Amino acid sequence: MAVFEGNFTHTEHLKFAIVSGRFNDLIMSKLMQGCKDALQRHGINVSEIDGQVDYVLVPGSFETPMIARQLAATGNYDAVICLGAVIRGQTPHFDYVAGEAAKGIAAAAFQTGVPIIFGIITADTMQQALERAGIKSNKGWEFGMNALEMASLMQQLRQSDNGIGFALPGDRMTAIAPAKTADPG
Ligand SMILES: Nc1c(NC[C@H](O)[C@H](O)[C@H](O)CO)[nH]c(=O)[nH]c1=O
Ligand SMILES: CC(=O)[C@@H](O)COP(=O)(O)O
Repeated sequence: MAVFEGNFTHTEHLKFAIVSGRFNDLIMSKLMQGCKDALQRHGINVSEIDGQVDYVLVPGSFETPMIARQLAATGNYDAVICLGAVIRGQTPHFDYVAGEAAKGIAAAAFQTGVPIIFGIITADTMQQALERAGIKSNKGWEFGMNALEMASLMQQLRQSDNGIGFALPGDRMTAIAPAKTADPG
C-alpha cells in the first residue's frame, strides 16, 4: 500500500491559473496579494509576463466557475484557483451568488479532473471579510497553499504505477489530461 500526500517542493514545472472576481475590489486585491505571496515563497514565478501563473479577471464570483472550467479543460494547468469575496447584503442575493460559485467550482473540478480551489470567502459583514483578507489572517495565502498541495498530489497520483491519477472513465480524454507541462518525472 502507499500514502500519497502533496508537498510544497519541486514547484518549478507547475502551472496555475487564477480566476478572480472584481466585485469587492478592496478585499479582492488583498486576497490576490496573499495568494501570490504563498505561491512566490514556494518557488513559483508569479510574473504576469513570463511566469507560471495566468490571471483571468471576471465581474464577480458567480462567473468564476465557468472560466475555471474552460481553463482546466485545456490541460495547461496543474491547478486553477478561483478567488472571490461574497459579502451578505440585505436581500437573498448572497445565497445565490455564493451557492452557485461553490456548486460550479465543485462541478468544474469533477468534470475536468483538475484541482480547482474554492478561494471564495463568504462573509456576513465587511468586517468579517477584512479580517480574512489581511487584518487577522489572509485566506488568499491558504488558497495558494491549497493549490500547491493539490497540484503536487495530482502529479504524484499520475506518476504512481497503479494508475490512480487516471482512474476515472475517460480520464485520458484531452479535456482531463494531465497538464501538458507536468514534469514527466
Ligand atoms: N454581490 C456580489 C457579487 N455579485 C456579482 C455576481 O458575482 C455576478 O458578477 C453578477 O451577478 C453578474 O452575473 N459578486 C461577488 O463576487 N461578491 C458579491 O458580494
Ligand atoms: C452578496 C450580495 O449579493 C450583495 O452584495 C448584494 O446586496 P443586496 O442583497 O443588499 O442587494
